[in-house]
Amino acid sequence: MSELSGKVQTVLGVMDPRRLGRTLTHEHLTMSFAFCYTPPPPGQEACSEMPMTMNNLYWLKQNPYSHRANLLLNEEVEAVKGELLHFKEVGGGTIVENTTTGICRDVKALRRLSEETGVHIIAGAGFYVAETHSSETRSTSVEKLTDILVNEILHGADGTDIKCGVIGEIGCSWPMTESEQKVLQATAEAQTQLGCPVIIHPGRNSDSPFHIIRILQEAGADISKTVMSHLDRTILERDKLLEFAKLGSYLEYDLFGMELLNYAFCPVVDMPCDIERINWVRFLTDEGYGDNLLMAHDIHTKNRLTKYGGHGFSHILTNIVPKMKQRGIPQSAIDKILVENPKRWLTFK
Ligand SMILES: CCC(=O)NCCS(=O)(=O)O
Repeated sequence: MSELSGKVQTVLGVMDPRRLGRTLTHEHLTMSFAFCYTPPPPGQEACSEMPMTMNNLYWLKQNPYSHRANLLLNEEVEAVKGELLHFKEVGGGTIVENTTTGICRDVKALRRLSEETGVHIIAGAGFYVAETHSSETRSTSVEKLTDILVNEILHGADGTDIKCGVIGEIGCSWPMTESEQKVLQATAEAQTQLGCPVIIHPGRNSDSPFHIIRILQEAGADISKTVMSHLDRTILERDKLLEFAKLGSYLEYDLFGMELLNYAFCPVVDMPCDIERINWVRFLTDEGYGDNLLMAHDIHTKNRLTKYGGHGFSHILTNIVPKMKQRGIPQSAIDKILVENPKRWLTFK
């Protein structure tokens, strides 16, 4: 049992889990997604450099990864601060900040944001997808990777004394790389030592979440303290989703607010709209998985901030929750998703 047992760990220190309140379990407050730049559709090349003005907002919404400046959320810390103050005003309590090594984690900015807004922020330990792994990370042993993860939780991340409170989002591609597999094995080992929460970014294939859970299980992980993110773009068949749900992880619908005609990273996938996400949440609730569900926006580009005409960090509380109620999802089920399940997940064993 670790010294953190029964507690949660925010960027300001150890805390009683009852103070978390309504929690978004998968967000980014400052990060860079520059490595994911995707050229615009043919004939629209000039759009990738255009200013982010009113006339261009719809194009940005449809092509978020084809505009270089849009990928630099780390340039908007002041705008994010305003959003967090609003999130608190509308009843928000905590944000789990999933930025890991490889996409410009900035734990000092997270601590400042928490101090200045009163929103509890929990930082993520570990590594994003292999494309962002350094050559050093790729050649590091599972044992050494485990030490890095444990150190980020017990002592602090990126040379600071600011400690992470979850492992993840741990990035996995499809097919998975050797380096990603080692990070997953290290995640399982660190989780065994610390009893900490884990959150995973699966590859863009419906077999990826199953493959990840198998690797984690074989390495001794506690699947009941593990979140599978981005199910909205990953498993789009009911039977397969139920098969996955049986494995016992948390099931996260975390792309609320993202409505796209063309999903550039995986064009065969039709990205669901928010109403469809609500229907998936309702389906899983009706099937008995209400204790496993989590919801978030996974904001990772500028255009999703209200400063750029986006939905912002308060979208779920302000717009989605009322719609869920209108569609017959009871308040008790919503409280589980936004309060009880995050609290159980984030509390160290
Ligand atoms: C770093 C943010 C992130 O990974 N978001 C997920 C995007 S997607 O894979 O669902 O397109």
